[in-house]
Amino acid sequence: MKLKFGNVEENVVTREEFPLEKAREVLKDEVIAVIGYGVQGPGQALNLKDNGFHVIVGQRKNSKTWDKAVADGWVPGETLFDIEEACERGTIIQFLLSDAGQIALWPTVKKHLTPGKALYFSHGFGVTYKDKTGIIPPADVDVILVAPKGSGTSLRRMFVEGRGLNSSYAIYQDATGKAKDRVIALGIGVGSGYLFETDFYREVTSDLTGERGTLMGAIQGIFAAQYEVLRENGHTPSEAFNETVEELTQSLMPLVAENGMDWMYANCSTTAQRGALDWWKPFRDATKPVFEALYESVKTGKEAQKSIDSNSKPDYREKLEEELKELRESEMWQAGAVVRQLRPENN
Ligand SMILES: NC(=O)C1=CN([C@@H]2O[C@H](COP(=O)(O)OP(=O)(O)OC[C@H]3O[C@@H](n4cnc5c(N)ncnc54)[C@H](O)[C@@H]3O)[C@@H](O)[C@H]2O)C=CC1
Ligand SMILES: CC(=O)[C@](C)(O)C(=O)O
Ligand SMILES: [Mg+2]
Ligand SMILES: [Mg+2]
Repeated sequence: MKLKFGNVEENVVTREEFPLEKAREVLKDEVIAVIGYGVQGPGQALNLKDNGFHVIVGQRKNSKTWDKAVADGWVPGETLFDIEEACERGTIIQFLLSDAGQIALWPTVKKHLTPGKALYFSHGFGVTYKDKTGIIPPADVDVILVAPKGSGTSLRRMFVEGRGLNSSYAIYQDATGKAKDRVIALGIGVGSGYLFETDFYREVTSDLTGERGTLMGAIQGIFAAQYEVLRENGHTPSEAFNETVEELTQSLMPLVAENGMDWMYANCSTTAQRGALDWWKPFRDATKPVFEALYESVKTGKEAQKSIDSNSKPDYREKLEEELKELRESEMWQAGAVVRQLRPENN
């Protein structure tokens, strides 16, 4: 249906207009092969299975993620196969290896993309940057995308709670005339709250920006900046962490999620409201040049290349873990670990 967001009309799909029963009917003859069992793989595969779809998982044998799949109830030789066999059996191949991992496995997947099958992504990365990834799908298959706007871990947790994460959807190629029905049915099947329309280019450029920006990169940056200023001015780690992170995640962000920023402000003191209304524009003005540089780096493909170069190295996980360890061991997040333990629900 069409909905107005501000003054812009967009196409969205809700569970009311495309109920689960309809999704099951659309996909009743499909075998959905989820390739990759990292973060999105488990969330999407388990939600699809619980929603009654015919799902199999393809993963490297003798790997931690193969063991994780077995622990989650996937049965070797029945619903769990090596990547090649899962691709052969699947009529819809959900390519949920890491974006760098997709490059190495593309020749294997491509071999089994026979006419009429569907190739499904949760990120527009592989196809948009095909000159870097080599991922050029054959013309006689559907190429579709459902990108959950959140972690696969949250996708699963919210599904189990009866909620849903929103997802974007896109059609890159409709070889069968069924691509729209397939992509919407899969979007509902993996547990999306509602689906909004995009295309592969807009999905990947917005997603690469968001994860480097307010969702992950920029938020760590402003947390660190404020924490350091408070500590340099004599505030204790506990006070600095509470004033920078804990109050935001525990009290204020839930209010924003519930009813918007103005409502969160209105539920704070008038002293805080005055201050926040005076200061948000200077922060916007100071950071907008950084966001413009970020988007330029995304748009020119530099961010994609950096990701491919680093995450294709054999020791990419160890390198990422080293940097995550540095974050975890910083004073701010060490203070956070203690504060979390002090939460009433953890005592
Ligand atoms: N992490 C998330 O929650 C989200 C991920 N996405 C997209 O979903 C897709 C999957 O993402 P994640 O689950 O985070 O992937 P991931 O980084 O967890 O990797 C998934 C699996 O790929 C395997 N893998 C990596 N390199 C490989 C290689 N060279 N050969 C064989 N297997 C390899 C890993 O062992 C892992 O089991 C990506 O396109 C990602 O951009 C989209 C939305 C959110
Ligand atoms: C969780 C999500 O949406 C991200 C940040 O885009 C990702 O994990 O790639
Ligand atoms: Mg994302
Ligand atoms: Mg992403």
